[in-house]
Amino acid sequence: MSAAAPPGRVDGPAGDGRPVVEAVHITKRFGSTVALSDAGIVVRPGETHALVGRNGAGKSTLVSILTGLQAADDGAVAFDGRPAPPLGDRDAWRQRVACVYQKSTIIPTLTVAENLFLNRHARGRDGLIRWSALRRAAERLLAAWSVEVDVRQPASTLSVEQRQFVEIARALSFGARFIILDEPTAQLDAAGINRLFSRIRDLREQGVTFLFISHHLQEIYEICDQVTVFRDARHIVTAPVAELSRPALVAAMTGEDVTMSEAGHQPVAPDAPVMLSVRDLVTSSGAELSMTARAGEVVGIAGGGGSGKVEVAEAIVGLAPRAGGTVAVDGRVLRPGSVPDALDAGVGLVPQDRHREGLVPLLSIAENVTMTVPERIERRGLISSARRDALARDTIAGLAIKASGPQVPVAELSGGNQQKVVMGRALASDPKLLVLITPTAGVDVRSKQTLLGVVADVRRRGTTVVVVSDELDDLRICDRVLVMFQGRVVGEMAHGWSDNDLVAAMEGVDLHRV
Ligand SMILES: Nc1ncnc2c1ncn2[C@@H]1O[C@H](COP(=O)(O)OP(=O)(O)OP(=O)(O)O)[C@@H](O)[C@H]1O
Repeated sequence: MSAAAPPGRVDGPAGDGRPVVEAVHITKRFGSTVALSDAGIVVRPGETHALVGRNGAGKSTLVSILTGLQAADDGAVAFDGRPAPPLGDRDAWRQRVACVYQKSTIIPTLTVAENLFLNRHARGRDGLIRWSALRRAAERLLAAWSVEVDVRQPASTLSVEQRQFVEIARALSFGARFIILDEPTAQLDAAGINRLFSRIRDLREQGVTFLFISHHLQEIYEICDQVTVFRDARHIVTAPVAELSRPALVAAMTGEDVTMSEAGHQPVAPDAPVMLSVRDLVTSSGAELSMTARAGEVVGIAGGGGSGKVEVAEAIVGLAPRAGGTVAVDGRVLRPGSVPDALDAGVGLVPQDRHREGLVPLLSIAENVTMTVPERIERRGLISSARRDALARDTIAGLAIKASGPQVPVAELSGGNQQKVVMGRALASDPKLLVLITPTAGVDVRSKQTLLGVVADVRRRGTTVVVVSDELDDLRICDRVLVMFQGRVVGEMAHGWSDNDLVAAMEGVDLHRV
């Protein structure tokens, strides 16, 4: 293990293969923010190497430098012992490295085949694109990497899992044998994660090297052999996964010991008034839900991919249309498909996709946090920027958002810190009902505690909270959890459930019936 090893002398496993990539003494500043400070990483051939760190530690910045999207202010990157190509030579970069991001880089309106051969279409002597040759080449490429996808289908119809496999195959077709996976499991269910991991293992056998970024530490123990930890822009440690215990890994990430505690769970008062009432709700995809929740109650809606949990939640808050049913908050019936009506009725919302429904990236933290509460920042009919900044400063402090101040554009924040801004905005209206859809996706272990701590605070003030997730830590804080499977609620579990029982129920298995 190399605690705080100086970059350039980061220990790797014994072996004489030149590093697939070696980044040394990397420093990168954005204005006054130091995103990377004399940091580095060495990844050796055939490894699956984890890169972990808290939100804002510098992981994405390193990825952008390793993939040639940004230049470091200082330091050097080498592939296979040779200096990295000039930034403008995109083809040369593509032959060395690719990153599969959480957000797709595939063009949805083009077919899979067109995406695979974008700008390198086979053309005949007449200069026209040879569509059948293109399709055959795409089929050969996917078959070579065992990706079972119809190349004629529009990319928009791919599942997240298929899209990732197609992007990996595309990277390999450029010749890259080093692939960065940036939170690849964030949108996959348990079965999808298993398939991805077995694909990673297969490709590793075939000589592909991976850099794997994830906030799910158990995944790192399952699939990675080396781990590098960044904290506050610096390289902290690189070690074989087997030699770093989970507490030691968390300590390296946070600089302190963190344990998820759920001590002091206070059950909701049985006579508390009903705050949310959902009757015979049917979503456009046919998922169904009836439920009530009391003031101060925290109710989980759990389920794997395809369970309908996100659809029902989106239908409750108006993000998605309903095919039937009624939703009432504190006795007020909500207009179907209307988010503004839900907000007006006292709903605070953390949507699943912060990129699409959550934030306006070019606006500041202050503007985003106060967007839905103009009345709280008005003074004599005018927006008071002092009030706005004060509210945003409270949010930054309360949620420990890593930013230099309320004026920082949200686009400049790391992913986990953007998620905290979304939470801050949901809380700004002092909601009666808080609906959190996969609230800790992409959030580090310490920030998770902060976000889930918020739930404990607001419930004490009488806010009803609905937590929609398949993350056990998110669900542990709930008074009860409704488990959905294939569009129906198949069970309800009281606080204190066992992990095995909940996971089995989410997979549609009733352990007690076997
Ligand atoms: N374009 C930018 N302009 C200004 N600051 C930036 C920019 N990109 C990143 N930063 C800052 O650099 C620091 C490192 O951010 P980075 O996105 O690399 O973190 P991360 O480890 O990937 O975090 P997360 O796990 O939340 O995605 C953060 O403080 C972030 O606010």
